[in-house]
Amino acid sequence: MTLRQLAAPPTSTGTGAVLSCRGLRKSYDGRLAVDGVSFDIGKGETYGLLGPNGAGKTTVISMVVGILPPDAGDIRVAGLPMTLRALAAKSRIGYVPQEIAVYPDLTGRENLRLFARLYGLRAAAARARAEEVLEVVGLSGRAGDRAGTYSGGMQRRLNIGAGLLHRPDLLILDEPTVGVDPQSRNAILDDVTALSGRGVAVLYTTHYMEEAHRLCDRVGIIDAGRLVAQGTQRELTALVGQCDRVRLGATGDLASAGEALERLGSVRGIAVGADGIELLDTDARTALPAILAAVSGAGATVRSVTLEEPDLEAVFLHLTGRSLRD
Ligand SMILES: Nc1ncnc2c1ncn2[C@@H]1O[C@H](COP(=O)(O)OP(=O)(O)OP(=O)(O)O)[C@@H](O)[C@H]1O
Repeated sequence: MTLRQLAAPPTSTGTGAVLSCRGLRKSYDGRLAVDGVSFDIGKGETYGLLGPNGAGKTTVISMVVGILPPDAGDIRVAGLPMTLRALAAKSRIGYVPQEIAVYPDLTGRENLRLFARLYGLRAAAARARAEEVLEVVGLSGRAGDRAGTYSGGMQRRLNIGAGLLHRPDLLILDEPTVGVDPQSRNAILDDVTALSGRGVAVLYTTHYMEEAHRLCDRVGIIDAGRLVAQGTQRELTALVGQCDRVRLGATGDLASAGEALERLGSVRGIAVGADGIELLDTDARTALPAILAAVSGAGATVRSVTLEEPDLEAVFLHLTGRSLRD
């Protein structure tokens, strides 16, 4: 499959998709933040929007959940058109924003009961549903404690629980692990996997390649407002083609070393970091002596060399010429 095929808008009409987005476009003060984004998510499918800070992920989500009107494009949730007043479409979505939104003075249980009542459940149903959701997000043991005493990760899980109370078809999580401890992060990723196993469609944004790798059936790579490619991870890594991925642990003048490497004919992408350089090369084994000579000739010292299989990070580097972590 070619890059053009992968990056082109999906050809299906979105029939049967839980979420269908076509040609989304949005500018802020004349600056284009989202530029022609199209994708579908099916039942039980986890779709990751992977891109660096400022790529446009939150803007896409704000349009999908109906709090920001697109300048152009069409959004359907379970076939229902999304607009600012589309209550039926919105009722199918569970949205977990980047900012934690729980009441710190209420217990976890009280928070969920309150949100369930706000979703329109009767008191008895709200109580029962709160207990089910506490179980799903693994907070039953702390349900009687004030949310303000929870760790950041537990508050985030409570927030995810609040998004599940009305049994949505589509769960949208905007960078849910930012600022979360590793244990809670793992628990959140497990929660998402379990929910998708129950048939919930998930839209997950992240700038962490490992999360997209672990969770997502399909990934859309977003950069500067454009979906530069989308597909399964296998389809995306195939875009890197026959390139080898080389990590050089190095010290010294890495910027000059990067410039020297760019001049080598076999190098296809390069990212200079604080403690080394990552590059894609059409034939690293043959080119390695030239690579090492270019780096040391530019005043840097190579401490380690690793050859690895291309991953989503390498795909981003290949498509944009930059590192996801820039
Ligand atoms: N309300 C706003 N007014 C003006 N510009 C905005 C606004 N919101 C976002 N932007 C700009 O639009 C672009 C996309 O931002 P967006 O928040 O959607 O990206 P993101 O991928 O979610 O990044 P982050 O992970 O940092 O939130 C950025 O250049 C950002 O500065």
